[in-house]
Amino acid sequence: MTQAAKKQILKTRTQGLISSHSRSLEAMILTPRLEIVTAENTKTAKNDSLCSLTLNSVPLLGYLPFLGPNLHHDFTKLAKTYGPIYKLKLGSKLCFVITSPTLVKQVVRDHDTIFSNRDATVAAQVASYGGIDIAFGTYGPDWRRLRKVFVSHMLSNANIDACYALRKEEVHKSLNYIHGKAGSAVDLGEVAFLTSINTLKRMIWGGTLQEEKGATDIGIEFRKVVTEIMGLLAKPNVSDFFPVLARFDIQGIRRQQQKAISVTEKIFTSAIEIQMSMPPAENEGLQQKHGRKDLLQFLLEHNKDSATPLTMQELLALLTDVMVGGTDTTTTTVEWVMTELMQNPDELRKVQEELTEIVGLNTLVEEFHLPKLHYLDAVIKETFRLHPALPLLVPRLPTQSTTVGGYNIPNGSSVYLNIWANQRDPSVWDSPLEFRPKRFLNDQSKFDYKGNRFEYLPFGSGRRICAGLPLAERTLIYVLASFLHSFEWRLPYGTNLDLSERFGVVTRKMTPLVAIPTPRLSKLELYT
Ligand code: HEM
Repeated sequence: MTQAAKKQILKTRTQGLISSHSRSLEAMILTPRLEIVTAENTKTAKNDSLCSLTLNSVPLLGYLPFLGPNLHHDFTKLAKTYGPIYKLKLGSKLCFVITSPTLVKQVVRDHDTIFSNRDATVAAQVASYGGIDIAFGTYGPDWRRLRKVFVSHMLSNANIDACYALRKEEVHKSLNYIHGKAGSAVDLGEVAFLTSINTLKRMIWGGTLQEEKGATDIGIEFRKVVTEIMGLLAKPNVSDFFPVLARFDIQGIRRQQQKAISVTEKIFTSAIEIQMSMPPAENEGLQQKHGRKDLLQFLLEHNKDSATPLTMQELLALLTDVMVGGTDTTTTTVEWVMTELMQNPDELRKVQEELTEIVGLNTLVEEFHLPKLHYLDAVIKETFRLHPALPLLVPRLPTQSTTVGGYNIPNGSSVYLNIWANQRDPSVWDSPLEFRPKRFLNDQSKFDYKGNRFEYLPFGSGRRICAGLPLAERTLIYVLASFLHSFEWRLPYGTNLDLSERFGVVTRKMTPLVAIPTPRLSKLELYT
């Protein structure tokens, strides 16, 4: 790549760090008419002096008016001035932002139990059926039970292995679809979403709600509603910043979220009802035919045998977590990997050379090839470093006042862990804004996704680490390897790659990645 092209990439990335919103934010910090909030009762545990990390803010609104749409950019910029831990008021809510890997470790490892609660917004409360799911549930026996049931079945190696045939079928369908579009523009996020939702759908109720039973393909409808649910989860809501106003639902976010959730609920309820009304013999026949149980079959059988069966609401909340939480994250990451590769043609060439060598051009990628794809693995890790799907993870809520980095974090405040900043920190990473997969190649075991390296946490860490990690890891590399092995990709004539982000619960690309595929394999029948 030329020096000029490299410079352009760096410039685009740096623009992400210094947005126009950050500039107005800077101006606001310096504006003298702002009221300065004096440090309240926050004292350093070490020397008992008042800490100096409360930011200037506007009465009542706190720091709210100064934050731009990309919260992680603003938080990173503030950390440069106020240090690795600072607090700010957003409305009436006290928030702490933690940026250094050492302090992140204190939260997710040293005080993991205390910080194992979530701060569920109004939109999250609705999406999680009142906080009874895995993602927003209060840490305790009910949450543990739900997470255990889910992880022990859905994410056991045996089940993930048994579901390979499903993943394969869905990936092949996507390759066939892309092949049909050869030479014309394809929205890669959309294809990745459909692959991911169809695979998940079949893992959950594939054996019971088949197409021949009259169910229509829910993929497209689902993407629309997932986008809506995620959008509402990310939308700043007066009700969250001023809980006393929550009952008025001034922006209508609660109402809109209820409407969106009613769409997914209808789909889930129908699947549950079909499964519950199925005669036992038919049910068993399906299990034998597929050589495994669907998640729904498993959950309903679990309910029959368990002293503490899951309620209908818990079932719905769990399905929402999986179908909503599992799809947008995977899709966004596929889009970012493809974007980075198209931006860095040398890296794309290396990935494709590896695929040609390991898989060959006379056959399709199989899961047994995946552990040998070291370069692609490094590319995915590097993409996660620069573009973690959840740059601030999911905010935590301490159950008791606790000291972190010498500062007291009071019970009930929101705690943001800025992993986006840590993963771009120049004191940790060499040339952090450059896309350099090689940094992950030398010692592959050094950086995994298990949350033990606190400078690199794309799936979080501790008790609340991503519950879908093993499945996400397998799906992601399989989908990417297949897309990159089967096709050459280029941008439509006259278009430029856009690397800007749109912050949300899942931070997506600002503009969808659209690219033109050309078949790469030797035989046409491989695509059919
Ligand atoms: C590229 C794919 C994915 C990424 C990057 C990702 C990332 C994350 C992150 C960062 C968290 C928060 C962790 C923390 O706070 O420490 C999380 C939580 C969660 N994820 Fe994922 N995720 C992905 C895919 C999935 C999939 C496929 C599923 C389900 C099948 C899933 C289900 C969940 C659930 C249920 C939680 C909440 C866990 C809890 O609070 O205990 N995720 N994910």
